[in-house]
Amino acid sequence: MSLSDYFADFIEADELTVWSNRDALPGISVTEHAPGVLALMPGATAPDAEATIISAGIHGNETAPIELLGELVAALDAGQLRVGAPTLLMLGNRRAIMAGKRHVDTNLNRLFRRDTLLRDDERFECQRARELMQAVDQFMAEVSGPVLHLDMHTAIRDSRYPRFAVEPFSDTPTPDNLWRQLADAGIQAGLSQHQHSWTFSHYTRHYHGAMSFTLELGRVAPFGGNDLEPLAPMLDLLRARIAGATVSAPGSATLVRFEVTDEIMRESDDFRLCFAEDIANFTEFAPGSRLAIDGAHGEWIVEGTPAHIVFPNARVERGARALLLARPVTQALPESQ
Ligand SMILES: O=C(O)CCC(=O)N[C@@H](CCC(=O)O)C(=O)O
Ligand SMILES: [Zn+2]
Repeated sequence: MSLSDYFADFIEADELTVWSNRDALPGISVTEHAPGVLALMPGATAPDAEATIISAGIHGNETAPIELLGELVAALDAGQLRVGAPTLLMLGNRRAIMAGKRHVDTNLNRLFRRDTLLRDDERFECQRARELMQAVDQFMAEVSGPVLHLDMHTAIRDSRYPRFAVEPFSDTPTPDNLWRQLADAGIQAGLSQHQHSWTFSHYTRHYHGAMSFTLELGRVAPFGGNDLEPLAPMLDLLRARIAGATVSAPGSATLVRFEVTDEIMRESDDFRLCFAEDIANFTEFAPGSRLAIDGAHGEWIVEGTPAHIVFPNARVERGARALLLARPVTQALPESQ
């Protein structure tokens, strides 16, 4: 069976297919670490090769990243792309992808934590989060050196920056060089989280010290409805990482940096956002603007400096994040001598 058939079956077939073809790619060991998760381990790695985790479909209706992963495995099957670095290819939420929905029982991308909180929870996404965490743990035990995790998503709404990276909260900042590589790959903005968020990219960064990002690659669309053209530079980056090729010195592209300042949670059933449904991510609101009203909390008003809103969603579960507030990162002025 080819890699393409395996991943197609994972999201289309009634029964799960178990991977059994260790020799699918010449000279590469291909192992299933969980359903929908294949580790590609080259016998010999290029001198500067670094491992990469590429995940898609953590939210079932975000199809462009799944199509990108499809492009990669088709190129691998055809011998047009050779594996030169350890690579973990992951498809996330099988049932939600089949249903064309963000999730089935609950949001998978809030469940990547090791404490006991969700250990016995039998909801579909809780079980899947445990499988994905174990698969990552196994991969990380097999590789050495720096690891990059790109968890690919698409956003519910338009954005002033259609392609942006979310940097999980961490004490170790992302090196400038990596931000520049993302800019070269077409990422237009970077948003740094201000606290732990238990997303998949946070898991690999927090527990494994990987350089990890949630990538928002445009807007949600059904299979076949995505314009992959603006994602060509991202596909080039993914191909280079898999090949173990040295990613060329960053060019002149830059991205705009934002940091999260606040998070608005839905505290009660009586919750609403006070702006248009279709407003774009990163839209700016002046101090004094009313952003949300919650039956339990009351009003949220912008205070101090303007706030840029990201990921507004009034329909999240009670206790979940309904909105992020961000501000541009201002460069520190050089100290006067
Ligand atoms: O467009 C939206 O409102 C959600 C898009 C999405 O799924 N975003 C991720 C971001 C994860 C992070 O904060 O790193 C999510 O909400 O899980
Ligand atoms: Zn998503």
